[in-house]
Order: sequence, then C-alpha cells, then structure tokens
Amino acid sequence: MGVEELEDQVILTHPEDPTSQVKILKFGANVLSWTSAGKEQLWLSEGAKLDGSKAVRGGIPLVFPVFGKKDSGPTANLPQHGFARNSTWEFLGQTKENPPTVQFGLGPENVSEELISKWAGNDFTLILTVELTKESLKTTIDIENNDDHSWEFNWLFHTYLRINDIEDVLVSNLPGEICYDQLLGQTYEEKLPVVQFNEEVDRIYQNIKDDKLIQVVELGKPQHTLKRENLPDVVVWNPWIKKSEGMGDFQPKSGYQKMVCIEPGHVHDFQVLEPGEKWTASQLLYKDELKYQAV
Ligand SMILES: O=P(O)(O)OC[C@H]1O[C@H](O)[C@H](O)[C@@H](O)[C@@H]1O
Repeated sequence: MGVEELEDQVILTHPEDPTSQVKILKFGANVLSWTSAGKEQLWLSEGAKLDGSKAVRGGIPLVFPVFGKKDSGPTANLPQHGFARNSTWEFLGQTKENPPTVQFGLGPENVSEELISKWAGNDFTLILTVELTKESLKTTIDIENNDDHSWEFNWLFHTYLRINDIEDVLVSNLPGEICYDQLLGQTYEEKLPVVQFNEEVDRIYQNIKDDKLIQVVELGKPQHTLKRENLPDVVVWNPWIKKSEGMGDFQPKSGYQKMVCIEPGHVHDFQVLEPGEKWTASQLLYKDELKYQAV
C-alpha cells in the first residue's frame, strides 16, 4: 500500500481508496496508468515499448527541452520532443504519505552521451513530482539551470487521455483562442464552440490563461478536466486512421478511437532560464462538472 518501488516502475496506491492507483515507469518517468475509482484514465498503446528501446507510446510522455523537431537553433540536433522521454529518471522517493506523492529526477548524468551532446551539454536538473488523490492526478515539473550561461527550453506533458469513442468527444473552452494548426501550417482564431474529431487534428492553442479549464466531454458528460499552472499552451492531437497506421508502436490501429491527447506545455516559444534560475509548472487532471467558459 502507499508506494511500491519495483525494478522498472513505481506504483502509488491511495491509502483510503485502493482503486485509485498510478504506475510510473522509470524510463521517461512516464505515467503509464492512472486509475481513479477503478477506471483507467489514460491510454497506453498495446505496442508501447516499455524496455527503454524507444519513447513510450501513451500515458504521459515528458517533452523537454524541445517540442517537435526544430530545423535550426540549439535543439536542432535533438530527436523530436527531446530526450526527457528517452532517458531513465532516478526515483527520488516519497515526499508525502497522503496524498501519496513521489519524485523523480533527471540530470545530464542520466541522459545518454549521444543525446546530451546534441544539446551543447547544458547543465540542468529536472524534478517531476507525481501526486495522487482519490479523484485527481497532479504532475509538477521543476526545472533548474545549473550552468554558468542561460539556455532556452520547451516543456510539455504529452498526456494521452482515455475516452470511449472519439466521435462522441468534444474539447471545450477553446473558442476565441489562437491556434497554430500543424496540419494546415496556418494560425487562426478558434471560432467553433468546441473541437470535434472526424479526421486527424493537430493544433497548438497558444497563450491560454491559467484560469481556462480544458474539458474533454463525451456524450455531454465531462470525462476529463485539465487545470494548468504556468503552462500557457495546449496541444490537441488525435492521429486518426492514416497517422495511426504510420506509427508502428500505435496498437491496436483502431486505438485512435479510444484516445485524445490534451498536452499542456510552454511550446509557442522557448522559455529562457538564467544561471541558477528555477521554473515550475503543473497539470492537474480531475473530474468536474461541465464548465463552459467564454473567452
Ligand atoms: O510520435 P511522437 O514523436 O510521439 O509525436 C506524436 C505527436 O506529438 C504531438 O502531439 C505533435 O503535435 C504531433 O505532431 C505528433 O505527431
């Protein structure tokens, strides 16, 4: 009960509700599973590699120091979405009994020489804190620049939320927000009252105020509510049929019907960190009633 450390993962079980549990793989400090009242909240591909051979397809992959793939600049040589999800984090232990809370750390010493050399060897410390309550999961990231020079980064929680049927789903509270549509290569203001899915969707909604809740609503019921702290951007992604077929580790291929990625981050530009400076941000996933918010 409480916190159990296995060789490759850490399991948290809520002391007052054993049906609320979270499993975190040390590789990528990836939250593989989060059950609340016995119901799985995240989507994990059946083809996900959990042996460290590649980033985990599903759960909550951690994106640092770059979102996407850049053609130029200090992160241009890094793989898509950086190296945090491709490295084994150190389990730092439990910080709270109730709600059960644990921490994982990553520094240059935890990243392969091959990868870290592609980021000019900047010195950093990442601390991920995972807190499980009976009705919520909170993930917080603390990033510190331990170097003698400033460097810039993106951060993003690449959260794969589980749903029952993508065609019954809408994502709310985005009207009036500015988004960069990665498929159209265009920036526009969201005019539709909700985001719906009948093809691939890949949009970066930018500079959304923290008080805006993002809700994933299915058949009129809010399945997931996201509250952000210091994460101004939200990527909304569903790969749909063709993109799913092109990802070898995306299984089953029909899985796109059971998931939607709601990815809070700071990705519209790079956050600069001065020597010795710290930066912190979090996402809270929980159940709430329907909360439509105007711009
Ligand atoms: O396949 P990955 O590197 O995990 O990226 C998966 C997806 O991540 C984000 O959602 C991006 O917006 C998508 O463009 C990308 O396809």
